Amino acid sequence: MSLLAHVRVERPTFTLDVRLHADDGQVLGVIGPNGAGKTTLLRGLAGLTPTTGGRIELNGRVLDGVRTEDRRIGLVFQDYLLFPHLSALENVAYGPRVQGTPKREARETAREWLMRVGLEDHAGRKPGQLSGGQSQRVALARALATDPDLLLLDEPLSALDAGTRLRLRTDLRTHLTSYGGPSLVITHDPIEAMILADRLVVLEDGRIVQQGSATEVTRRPATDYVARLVGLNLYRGSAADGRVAIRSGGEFVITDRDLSGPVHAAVRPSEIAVYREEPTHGSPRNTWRGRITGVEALGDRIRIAVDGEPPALVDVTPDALADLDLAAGQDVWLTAKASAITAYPA
Ligand SMILES: Nc1ncnc2c1ncn2[C@@H]1O[C@H](COP(=O)(O)OP(=O)(O)OP(=O)(O)O)[C@@H](O)[C@H]1O
Repeated sequence: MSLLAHVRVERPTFTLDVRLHADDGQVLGVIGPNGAGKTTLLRGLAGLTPTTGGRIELNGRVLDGVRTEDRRIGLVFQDYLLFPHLSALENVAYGPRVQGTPKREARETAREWLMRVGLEDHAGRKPGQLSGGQSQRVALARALATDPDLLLLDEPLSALDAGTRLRLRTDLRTHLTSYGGPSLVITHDPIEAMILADRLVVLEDGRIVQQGSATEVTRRPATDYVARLVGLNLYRGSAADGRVAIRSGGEFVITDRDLSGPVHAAVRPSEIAVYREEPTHGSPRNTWRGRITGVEALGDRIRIAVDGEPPALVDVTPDALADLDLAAGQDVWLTAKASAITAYPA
């Protein structure tokens, strides 16, 4: 059971031409710059935007020409699109009702889904009486209640404030994993994509420029855009007591003291500072030594590769490069704030 799609959408000024494959239980994270065609791809798959070529196959069924409501696809949009006049329960029951499920049974299914997303106490509330995070969970429950063969999510967390987004991100990952079918998630945030997705698909100008696991894409970015976006330092390790012991050597102090067990830790190259001398300051920082192995221009900044425990990519401005007189072979000190390290269960 899987999604096998070639989606083509031709517009006067833009052409999307994408081939995708996703197995059951697999989460694809679709990332790319503004206007790359991410939403067009999702809308094409859903039948909301007419495709002008290609072929979409879902579990062996050809979807081309099939109406959106008959595609067995669950949709979650950025702004949720809940019916304002219906309660949370009725919103979730709506899908099964449209599919012909009797009212009682549809409400039963809806209640079950609200329970799974932790909102059984909010069943009677209208969307206007729900927070952003609660609305997001209702929207997810509504999509899942139809037992879809494919789940499509367009920036599902982007309307939330930072704190809520952080909490819901892990929940969403759990729901996507237990859902069982293939899913596609559009996001602007590479860290979010890495947390939510098993495989990243990078779209640029209507085409896939790269796809692979987070580690593959991070290690060998195919374009400048990918390098900037996902040029993340990504480490595997084990967390306990507010620290991550990195598998390949080294340790990070992190802000999340409750995290424990196998984790990934991600740090943006721009969040690491480089010094020639050992820095001395009191704030909760991670400081470690390394040796520069490479210096590379990347658009308007310079990316430095440093070998150490752990190794790291560091972005500096051309001015900083000149001021510090940095070059391959030099020994340097690196620092990163605990808050700059995103650690999440592996
Ligand atoms: N309804 C439309 N009619 C004509 N052109 C459109 C329409 N919707 C989008 N486009 C164009 O198609 C291209 C792809 O847009 P799309 O919204 O799919 O990109 P995106 O990757 O989702 O961007 P963003 O990250 O900004 O949401 C853009 O050039 C956009 O201007």
